[in-house]
Amino acid sequence: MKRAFITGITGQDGSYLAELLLLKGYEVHGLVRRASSFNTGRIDHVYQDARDPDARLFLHHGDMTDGVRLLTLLGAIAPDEVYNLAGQSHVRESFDQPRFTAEIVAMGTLHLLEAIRHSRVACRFYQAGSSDMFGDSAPPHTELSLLAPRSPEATAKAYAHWTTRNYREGYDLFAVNGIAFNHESPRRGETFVTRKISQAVARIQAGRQDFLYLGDLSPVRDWGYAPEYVEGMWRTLQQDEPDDYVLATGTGHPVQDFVEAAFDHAGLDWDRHVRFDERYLRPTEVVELLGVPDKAAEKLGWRATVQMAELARIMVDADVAALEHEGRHWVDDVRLPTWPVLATD
Ligand SMILES: C[C@H]1O[C@H](OP(=O)(O)OP(=O)(O)OC[C@H]2O[C@@H](n3cnc4c(=O)[nH]c(N)nc43)[C@H](O)[C@@H]2O)[C@@H](O)[C@@H](O)C1=O
Repeated sequence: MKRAFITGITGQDGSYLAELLLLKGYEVHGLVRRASSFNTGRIDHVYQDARDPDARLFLHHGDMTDGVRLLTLLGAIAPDEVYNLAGQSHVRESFDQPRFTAEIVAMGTLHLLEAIRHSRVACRFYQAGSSDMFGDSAPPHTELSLLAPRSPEATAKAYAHWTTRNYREGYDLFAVNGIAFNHESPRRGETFVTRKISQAVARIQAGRQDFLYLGDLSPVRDWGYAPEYVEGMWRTLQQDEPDDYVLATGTGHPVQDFVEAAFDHAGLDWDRHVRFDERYLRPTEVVELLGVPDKAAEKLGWRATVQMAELARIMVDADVAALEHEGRHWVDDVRLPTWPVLATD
C-alpha cells in the first residue's frame, strides 16, 4: 500500500487530496497544528479512529516551523509521496504578517526538504506553488514565465519554488512544483473573495445580510474548481521524471464577473448589495493572473472542466444549503463528524 504525507491536510486542498488518495487506496498521514479547539472540520467525515485495524488516515501534531519534528515524523512514517500544502495563503493577511508568512511558506518548505534529505526517505515531493508568484509578469503565464511576486505571500512561495528546483537538481530528489492558479470550492476559507461572495449571496437571499463589502473588483483571476486540482497534483508525482506544471483553466475573469455570476444565480441584483471598502485593498495588487495549462494537458492528461460561472453556482448552492442546515459547515460532505484521535507515532 502506498503511503502519503500531507502538510496542510486540514485546508481546502489537503482535505480534497486526502479523500482522493484514500479512494486510490493510499495510507494517508497528515500534519495538524495543535490548537486548543479542534481544527479538523474539513476531514472529520473521512477520519477513522487510529485504533481501528482498517484505519488508513492518521493525523500527527506538528508545525512547519519545527524542522526536528518534521524529520522524526518522516522517518517514522516513511512515505512514498509528500505533498507540501501547508501555508499562510491569504495574500492580504501576508502584508500584516510578512514574517510569519515567510516562516511557514518559505522556511517551512526548507525544513521539509531538509527533513527529506537527512532522513534519506525515498519519497517523491510535491510543492504547492502559486500563480501569485507571477505577480507583475506579463500574462498569459506558463512554466517559463518570469516570477515577479507582489506580496509577502508570493515572495515566500517563490523562495519555496526555487528551493524545490534546487533540491531536484542538487540532490537528485523527485521534486515537483505545481503552479496552481486560483482554485475554489465550498471548502474555501471564508475570507478569500469567491467564498466571501458566495456566503454573502446566501445570507442576502435569506434576508440575514444587506450588503457585501469588497475591495478592487477589476483584478483578473483564472478560477478553477479545487477537487479537480488535487487530481492534477497527484498526477504530477506519477510521471517518470520530475518537472514543473501550471494547473489552470486557461480563462480569466475580473472579480466583478464572479460577483455577477453569484448574485445572478440567486436572482439578486449585485449592484444593490455590493459596496466598496478600502480595507480590502492591498498595498500592491496583482492585476491579472492567467494560466496556460497546455503542458499539464499534454503530459499529465489533466484538464480543468469547471469554469468560473459553474464554480460560482456550485459555491452559492453549497452556501445556501449550509444556511439551511446551520451548524454543518461542509455541506458537500454530509456525514456527521467523529472527533479525531491522533496517531501515537
Ligand atoms: C493563486 C492565489 O490565490 C489566492 O490569492 P488571491 O488571488 O489574492 O485570492 P483572493 O481570493 O484573496 O483575492 C482575489 C482578488 O479579489 C480581490 N478582492 C476584492 N475584494 C476582496 C475582498 O473583499 N477580499 C478578498 N480576499 N479579495 C478581494 C483581491 O484584491 C484579489 O485581486 C490565494 O489562494 C493565494 O495563496 C494564491 O496562491
